[in-house]
Amino acid sequence: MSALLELRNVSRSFGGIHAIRNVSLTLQPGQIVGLIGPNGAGKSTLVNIITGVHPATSGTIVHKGERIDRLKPFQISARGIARTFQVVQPFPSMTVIQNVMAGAMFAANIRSMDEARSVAMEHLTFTGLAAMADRPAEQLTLANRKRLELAKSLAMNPHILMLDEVNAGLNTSEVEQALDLIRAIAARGISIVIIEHLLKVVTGLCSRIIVLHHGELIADDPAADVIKDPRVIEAYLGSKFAQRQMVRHG
Ligand SMILES: Nc1ncnc2c1ncn2[C@@H]1O[C@H](COP(=O)(O)OP(=O)(O)OP(=O)(O)O)[C@@H](O)[C@H]1O
Repeated sequence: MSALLELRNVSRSFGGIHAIRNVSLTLQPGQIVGLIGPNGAGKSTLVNIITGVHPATSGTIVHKGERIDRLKPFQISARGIARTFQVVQPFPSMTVIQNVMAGAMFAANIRSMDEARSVAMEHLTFTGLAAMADRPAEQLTLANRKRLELAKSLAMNPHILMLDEVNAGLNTSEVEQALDLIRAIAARGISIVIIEHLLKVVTGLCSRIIVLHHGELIADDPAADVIKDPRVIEAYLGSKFAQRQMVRHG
């Protein structure tokens, strides 16, 4: 199967900081991929590189056979690569539906406000926010603001969706509901890359996990293998813990 997205030897520096070092990976259609790593490992930077926010210092990114690593963020999202942000950013004084309409208007085939409203309502229904359509976005709870971020991204009609810590700050039942929604999005054929700190969440959701450490890709394997990988255990918990685990598990 040919890759939907391919990164080849991608690096990004900020002054003397090598935030991403020589990362190569591919994304296939319909996958849910976890992107994990300790604080400062480079996860958000990798998403920022793919979405054009901080272009790569070197390396290439190929999407559906075409290079996209010199495109602007709006050109990349117009190609169907959308993302949510770690800190949710609705337009607070606009209503919930107006926020989603803004995303829908961005998609090329919307011709009128009525059409944008109707598309936005579909996404609000799908994300469970239809009853709140006419409320100001600032009145939403954190869990619903995160749903609004998803509705806004979906309105842009993506086939790749990158989620940056969509579960942070949510309680256990809110996380469960958010995971059901993410699975429903993937079931629509949208490939998902999810940055997530909770390993339990990633292993329950993702078939494949990519691990970054100090900007380097140290694992890109099925979830079951990644959680037993001594390099991953060491990156998270330190080398002494990793040695103890290896002795225990042989
Ligand atoms: N705009 C920037 N300017 C300077 N340095 C940056 C910038 N963005 C990221 N960095 C640095 O790049 C490195 C990787 O940061 P990044 O935010 O990508 O890590 P992360 O894995 O997403 O971390 P966290 O889990 O804490 O969100 C860090 O050392 C960070 O300080």
